[in-house]
Amino acid sequence: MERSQINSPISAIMELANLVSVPMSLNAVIKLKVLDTIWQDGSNNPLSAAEILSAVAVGPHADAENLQRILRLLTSYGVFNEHTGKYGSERSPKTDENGLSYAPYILQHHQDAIMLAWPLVHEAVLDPSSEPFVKVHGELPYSYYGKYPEMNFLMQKAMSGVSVPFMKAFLDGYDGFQGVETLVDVGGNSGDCLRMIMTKYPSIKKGVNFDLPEVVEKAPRFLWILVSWTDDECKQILKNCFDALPPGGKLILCDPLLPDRTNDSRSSRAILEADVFIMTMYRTKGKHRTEKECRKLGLAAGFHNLRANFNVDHYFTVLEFQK
Ligand SMILES: C[S@@+](CC[C@H](N)C(=O)[O-])C[C@H]1O[C@@H](n2cnc3c(N)ncnc32)[C@H](O)[C@@H]1O
Repeated sequence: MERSQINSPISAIMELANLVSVPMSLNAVIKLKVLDTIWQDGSNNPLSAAEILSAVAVGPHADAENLQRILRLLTSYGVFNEHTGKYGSERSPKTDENGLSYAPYILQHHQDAIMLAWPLVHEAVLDPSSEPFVKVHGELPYSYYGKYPEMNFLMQKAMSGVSVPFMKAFLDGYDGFQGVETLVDVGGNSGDCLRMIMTKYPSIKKGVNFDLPEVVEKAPRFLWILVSWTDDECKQILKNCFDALPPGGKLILCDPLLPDRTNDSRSSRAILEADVFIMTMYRTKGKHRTEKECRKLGLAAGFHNLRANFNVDHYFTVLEFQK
């Protein structure tokens, strides 16, 4: 076996020590429009680093060797595949016909305002009374984004890029909106999910996108939301929903749920990573929860009936509470 293929404990720790290179390289290829270039004809067309650079016309000083270093790293994570010096990718940069993609989510999570809070993760342990993001910026992310139109816009693009493909898959297999006449999307952001649901279910006569004023204002005209709030705040949100619902009304919660036991699968890691992100940026005591913990919060708000648990993809789980 080649030395480079040996997974020793030392290489494992060295991998972790430099892991930050991976998301930052992903960020770089998005900024350099590498995937869009490989897919410019609508299909996967592998190119060398030099060909990519000449196609994106980045100027005379761009360095193909350095781009290749980045592409090699991401190839080792399966983002690209390499054959005789050309890099391709099976992943189209766009996830739907309207040009949505996961790229804004990646850019959103690595913008300067977010990156500045990362060195303070340990302070969320030492003093959870203030979020690392708040220590750096003096306020929580949602009010901070609200002041900067470009951040607000990126947040909306990021949410739509992740939520729309999920919602498409969800609506294919879920019929819980049948007969619903009024639907409130709490934290509905761009309104894309609400629009998709209402398009599929014309019986819904009234749809309300309940979000912050600066978000709704920019929305082009469910709930992936509990993660950003503490247990007490979640109880209050759920209680408000419970009080607003008529008997028999439903609360449909779409959240990434923590596995009961820690494991090293990609889906578990994705959720555990996002959990630390929430702790650092949104709320030190906001968190991803297990199904049991969500059930408990629902019970505390008065929902005695957890009707179903739908596993639509490996990231989001849908819990349906009924009043
Ligand atoms: C993680 S995003 C979920 C977006 C959307 N549900 C989706 O799946 O695309 C959380 C949303 O909660 C909204 N939000 C934050 N604080 C809020 C508040 N106090 N009242 C209403 N919405 C709020 C944010 O603006 C954001 O759009």
